Amino acid sequence: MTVAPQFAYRGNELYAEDTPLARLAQEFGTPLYVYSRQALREAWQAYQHAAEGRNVLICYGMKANSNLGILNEFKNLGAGFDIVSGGELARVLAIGGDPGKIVFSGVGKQASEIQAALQAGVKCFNVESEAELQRLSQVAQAAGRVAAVSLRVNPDVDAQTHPYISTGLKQNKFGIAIEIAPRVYQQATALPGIEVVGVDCHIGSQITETGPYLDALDKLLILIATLADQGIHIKHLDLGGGLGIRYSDETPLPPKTLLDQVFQRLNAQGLGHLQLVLEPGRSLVGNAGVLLTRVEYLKHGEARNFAIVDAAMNDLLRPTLYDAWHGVEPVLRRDGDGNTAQTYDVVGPICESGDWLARDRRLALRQGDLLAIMSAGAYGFVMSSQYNTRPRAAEIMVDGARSHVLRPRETVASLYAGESILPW
Ligand SMILES: Cc1ncc(COP(=O)(O)O)c(C=O)c1O
Ligand SMILES: N[C@@H](CCCC[NH3+])C(=O)O
Repeated sequence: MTVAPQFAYRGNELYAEDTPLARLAQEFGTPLYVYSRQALREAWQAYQHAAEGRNVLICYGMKANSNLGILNEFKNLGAGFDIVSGGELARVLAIGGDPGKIVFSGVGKQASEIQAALQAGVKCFNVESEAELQRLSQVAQAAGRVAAVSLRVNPDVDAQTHPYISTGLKQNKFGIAIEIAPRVYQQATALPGIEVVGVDCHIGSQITETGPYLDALDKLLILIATLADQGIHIKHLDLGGGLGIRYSDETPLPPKTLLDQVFQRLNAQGLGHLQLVLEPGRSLVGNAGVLLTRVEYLKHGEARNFAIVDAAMNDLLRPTLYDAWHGVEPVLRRDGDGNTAQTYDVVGPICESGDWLARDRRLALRQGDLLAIMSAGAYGFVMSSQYNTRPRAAEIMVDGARSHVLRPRETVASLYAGESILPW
């Protein structure tokens, strides 16, 4: 059993939907990112089901996977987008996404990025500091435009997740401390070129409990009431992204469970009219992708056994960056061929001891075998690099028995194209 139904064994062979992964590896080479269109749709449907009959806008947190082919699927399903850079804005515009459904988050928005977003007509800027608010006002005024604004409030709640991906604590760089938010909102209403439209927070990622969300919501509801007393009436509440997925044995929180509880609280406060914005990333794409890799060498030692594969930390950074656990499945199971399982560290060819993808896995392996690194659809390719002059992997989308190259493998020559040597 794998964690995603679209990546399942038929006999001893692992498929993506109706497509054998071994065939894709043969056709496109490895390392290779493979996404399932059906898995994207099912993840989306869980949000749609939760939103039914409610005023909810789902803005895909596209930092999780920003390939145009993925964005286009979500656009067609009706998604808006949560962006964090001018680059991400350009991607959404490139696929004809509706700027009126874009929220712009991020602590370090540059003036040029703000200008581009104003020009495009984004729905809202999620402002993360007083200094940013000042800059936004200046840039909007100069452009003769009005910037719709939510303050991203830091509610100081513990998201009970990995410290590196927790964002809603006082010590994190994100957002404006909730204690000073009423004053900053007052300031915002007085600034030219600014229109206050919402309240925003995002407390962290890979969250599997409702508790942290509801703790944050309770604090935001007090803030919204305080703002109303000040004569500031917002139109939308953005609770960010953060819903977790199953990597191994986690029990993910269904979007409906969360939204039922959120709307119960909103209705109880007479705030059922507010639009709810969500910015899910990982939960829409994480289990819709795998990273295919081939075993180059097996190295059996006294202390450890290593399966040296052709994917590396430059392709999938999460294990070494967060100590993250990803499932590793053989693409062809070798049941009963006499090759017994041993415990391996699955490592890449990069010159770093931190270059590992999985540790202590029982696998029956031979040189040349294919492995699928599971749950790699989110924060996989997007966090990849070209370290050691390794071309970045190709990305493929599977739709039933069909497959399409969303991004070809980079060539070595393209990695140094544009570099130059001193002419003297
Ligand atoms: C502001 C903001 N919104 C949305 C997301 C998406 O989060 P996730 O992938 O956990 O759903 C992130 C990343 O954590 C974020 O920083
Ligand atoms: N990149 C992280 C999550 C950070 C989310 C971005 N705010 C991960 O791979 O889990």
